[in-house]
Formats: sequence, structure tokens, C-alpha cells
Amino acid sequence: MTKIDYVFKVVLIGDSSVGKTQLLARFARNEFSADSKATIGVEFQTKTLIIDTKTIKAQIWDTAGQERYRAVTSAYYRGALGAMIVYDMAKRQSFEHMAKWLQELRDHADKNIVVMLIGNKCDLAGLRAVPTEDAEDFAHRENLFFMETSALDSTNVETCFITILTEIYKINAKKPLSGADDINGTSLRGTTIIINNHDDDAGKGCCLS
Ligand SMILES: Nc1nc2c(ncn2[C@@H]2O[C@H](COP(=O)(O)OP(=O)(O)OP(=O)(O)O)[C@@H](O)[C@H]2O)c(=O)[nH]1
Repeated sequence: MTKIDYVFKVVLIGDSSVGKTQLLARFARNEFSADSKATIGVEFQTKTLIIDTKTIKAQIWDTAGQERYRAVTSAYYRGALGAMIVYDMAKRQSFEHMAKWLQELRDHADKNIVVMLIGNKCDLAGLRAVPTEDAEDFAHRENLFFMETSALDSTNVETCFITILTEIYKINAKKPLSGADDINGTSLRGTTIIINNHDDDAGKGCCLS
């Protein structure tokens, strides 16, 4: 069995239908679904990859963009070292809401979290409603990484995940994974606890049937 050097939790946020679930499906399994259902509650997937000779387990969390399907916010952000805030390049409103998502992140996440702005659906070039420069300006002002992606045709999907994981690695490289280590130790142990909590929550009504 491969020895895991680090476990990095990254969360996906953004309006409903911008493509968070499909970005994750493309990255984790190289799959895409055209009739993707709205996410209810929280899901996550993992993918193990090598960065700078280290084995990194990326644990990517995906939650509902729709308020009524969202699970407890603080639990979602707990232990997250990276966040991708996603808008739909063809839907101006989803970009206008980026400030709101950023605020939520700043209210709930660790202040050192690495944040990347993602303009998804760049395959819909003819329907573009957000000029690249607008997003670049916003990212620059807010100190975010920025990339345009397409989960449909795979453009930049692997690149954006590898970029954020590499940045996380640079920040956390001095903290090797061990039982005594605060950040990574907690994220590993916390994994099980958080998932169980969510399962419990789901049963209690964060999800509609
Ligand atoms: N053209 C195009 N369609 C996409 C792309 N990514 C996702 N979609 C489609 O957009 C719709 C919504 O995708 P989802 O991944 O379910 O969106 P989401 O952000 O997870 O939505 P919630 O779970 O409600 O928060 C689906 O019909 C997808 O097939 C893309 O890159 N290009």
C-alpha cells in the first residue's frame, strides 16, 4: 500500500448548476454527466497524486449550491486547506455572487486557506457572459488564483486542481503527516468524524426526499 504523506481537504462552493459536481467527477474519475442532479447535502471524493515526490491524498468536498440543500456550513469548512469558488462563465449572476461566497469563506474557513476562482463551462464560448478580464480583476483584487475550465471537454480541470494542491503543499510542506501533528493529524482523524456527522445530519433532515 502506498504511504500517504499528506491529506489535503479542498472544498468546492458556488451557485447551483455552475458545475461543481462535474468538475469533481472529471478530476476524480474522468467522467462527465450532462444530466447531473443537484447535490443534496455534502459529498466528497478522493484522488491520490504525487507532487514534488510526495504522495498527496486530495479529499475534495462538494456541497449543494442551493441554500435549502446545504448542510451545516462550519462542518463543511472545518480543516479545509483550499477552496474553489466556481461560477458559470455563461451566467453573469453566478459571477456576481462570488463576493457572497467569498464572504462565507472568510466567515467560516481558516484565514490561510488557498482560494481559487474558477470560471467553468468555457466550452460555451459563444454564450460567454463574463469577460476573462472581469474575473482576472476580481481575482487580483481579492488575492485569488484564477482559471477558466470546462468539465465537459476537460479544459484546465486537472491543471486547476494540481495548481491549488501544489500551493497548499507549499504552505503545509513543513508539517509532515503524523499522529502528533496538528493540521494533518486533525484532518485525518477529523475525516471520519465529519463524514459520520454528515451521515447523521442527512438522516435527520438536511436532505429533502
Ligand atoms: N457545457 C457545460 N456544461 C457543464 C459543465 N459542467 C457542468 N455542466 C452542466 O451543468 C449542469 C450542472 O452541473 P453540476 O455539476 O450538477 O452543478 P453543481 O454546481 O454541482 O450544482 P449544485 O449541486 O446544485 O450545487 C449539468 O447539466 C452539467 O452537465 C461544463 O463545463 N460545460
